[in-house]
Amino acid sequence: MTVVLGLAWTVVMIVQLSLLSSIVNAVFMKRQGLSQQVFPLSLLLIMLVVRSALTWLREVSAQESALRAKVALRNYLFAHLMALGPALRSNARTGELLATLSDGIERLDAYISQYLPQTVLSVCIPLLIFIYLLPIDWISALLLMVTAPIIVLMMYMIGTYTEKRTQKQWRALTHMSAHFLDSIQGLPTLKIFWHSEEANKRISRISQRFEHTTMKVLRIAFISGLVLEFMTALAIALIAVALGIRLLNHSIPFADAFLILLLVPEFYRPLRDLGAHRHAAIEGKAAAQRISELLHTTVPTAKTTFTITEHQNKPREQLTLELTNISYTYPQSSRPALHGVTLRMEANTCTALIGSSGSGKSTLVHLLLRFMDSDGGCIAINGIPISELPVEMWREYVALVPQRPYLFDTTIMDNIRLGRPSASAQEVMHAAEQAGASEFIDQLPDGYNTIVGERGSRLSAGQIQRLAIARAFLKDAPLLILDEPTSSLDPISEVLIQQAIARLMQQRTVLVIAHRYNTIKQAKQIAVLAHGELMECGTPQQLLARNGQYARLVQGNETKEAYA
Ligand SMILES: Nc1ncnc2c1ncn2[C@@H]1O[C@H](COP(=O)(O)OP(=O)(O)OP(=O)(O)O)[C@@H](O)[C@H]1O
Repeated sequence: MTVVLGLAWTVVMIVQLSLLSSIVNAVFMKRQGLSQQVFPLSLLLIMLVVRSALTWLREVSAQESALRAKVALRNYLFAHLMALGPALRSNARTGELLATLSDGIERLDAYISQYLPQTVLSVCIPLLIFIYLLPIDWISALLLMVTAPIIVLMMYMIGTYTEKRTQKQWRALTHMSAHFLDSIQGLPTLKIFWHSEEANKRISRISQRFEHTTMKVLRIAFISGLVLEFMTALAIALIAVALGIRLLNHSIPFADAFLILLLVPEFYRPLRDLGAHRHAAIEGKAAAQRISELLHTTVPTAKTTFTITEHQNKPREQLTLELTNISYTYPQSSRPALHGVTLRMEANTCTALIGSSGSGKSTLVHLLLRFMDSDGGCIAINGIPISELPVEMWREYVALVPQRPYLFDTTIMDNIRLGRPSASAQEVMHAAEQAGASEFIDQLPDGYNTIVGERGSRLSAGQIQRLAIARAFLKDAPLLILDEPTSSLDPISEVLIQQAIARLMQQRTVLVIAHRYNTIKQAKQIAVLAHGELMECGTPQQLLARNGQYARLVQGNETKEAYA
């Protein structure tokens, strides 16, 4: 649309300049009175109005299409990041992603709304003018065609040089954003360890690097603008001199020469505009490259062959979970995080998963949540491999209470409702009651409408935990995955949470990453992971009698502290 409007604008401009040259010729050369030029003058006026309207329409259309493209891209990119889940964390910093999602997509604006249509117009408009001029004066047309490629070649060379520097500038900007976010999030740690001064110095170093690369890019942009202006001025002067000589020799009529002089700057204008947009466009391209990299990161799951009719016995209430020979290696890793894990969890029983740090507990949970698919083996519920169920459908059957629940900066009501977005206020309140959270919520001045702050900063760790349990109550899923908090809570919170969890566990198949001895010994079975392998599995009594790793963990002094 922008290109079509641009071409229409060019046709109107050619008509307008032809009218102008014929009026000037009639009035000044043929000495005709203005009264004889009423019709061409009115036409000229109409063309002026039409040209202004087309300019306005072109701008609006370019902005609108850029806006639509940006909204679509932002939604698409966000959906892709959601699908990538934890797989993304290993190769991207949050601040960098934030810069790409906000600033990066904004930078695409100039690229989409200005540069892309301008590249088409900078070929079509000069070509139109050339075709129009050729029958009028082939010498000027030829001169235009010789000078234009030289200007294009210069632009290309400068552009290639600038592009590398702009890529560097974009990387410096995203690095700076990532560092700012990291420092702001770690502000209390920096303060406590008296490292805020060192952090200031680092930020200032990174800012200076960004300033340095930006100045370099701006310098090149300024010089390239200057060279382009000079080259086009030179080309126009060359054609003007050639016209002047021929006018003196009377080898070209004044009207034609005047029209050519008016049209020549218009011939070069699209190229100059292209040069002017090029700097912004290169910035947009640098951002586009990172966006494209993100979009090309393969989503590590979502292979689904399921259709509802295929599995009429799809899981409902009772879930028996069976892991057979599960293995998983992270893309950037050479060592498997899980290897040959086989585990059966009977319906409505609790399995405690234990193991030292790095043994593969979270990886197992991520596989169960289908943030990624296992490299080998099978996870099945009631005999159906979960890889055959649509991901979203499978997640309907799972509730998660993580070790550090994430609360969004919105009301308590909305945060709990995340468990089931369609739930009524009464259902949310009932879930909060079951989670032992209603008492503290009722004491807050705004009750369920209290805004919790970023990550729940206005609530205590115990209160956050209870809201996460309320979410799980509201979801009421048959499979519950629970990662016990390791940080110690005050005794009252501890008791309340233990009671709420005990209620939540009833009538569900539960997998708990357990850190407390109390939880472990109450589980129906215990699975011990070490270095990604399932070392032993059985009831607490069986494992104690076996006198293996679990028995050593319980009896050993270190572990008594850990599980106290
Ligand atoms: N995104 C990742 N990319 C590469 N390797 C990873 C990634 N996440 C985890 N790992 C590796 O996989 C192994 C298992 O990690 P996992 O997080 O599952 O252990 P964990 O038992 O949950 O540890 P913790 O109790 O400390 O949370 C570790 O060696 C870890 O370094």
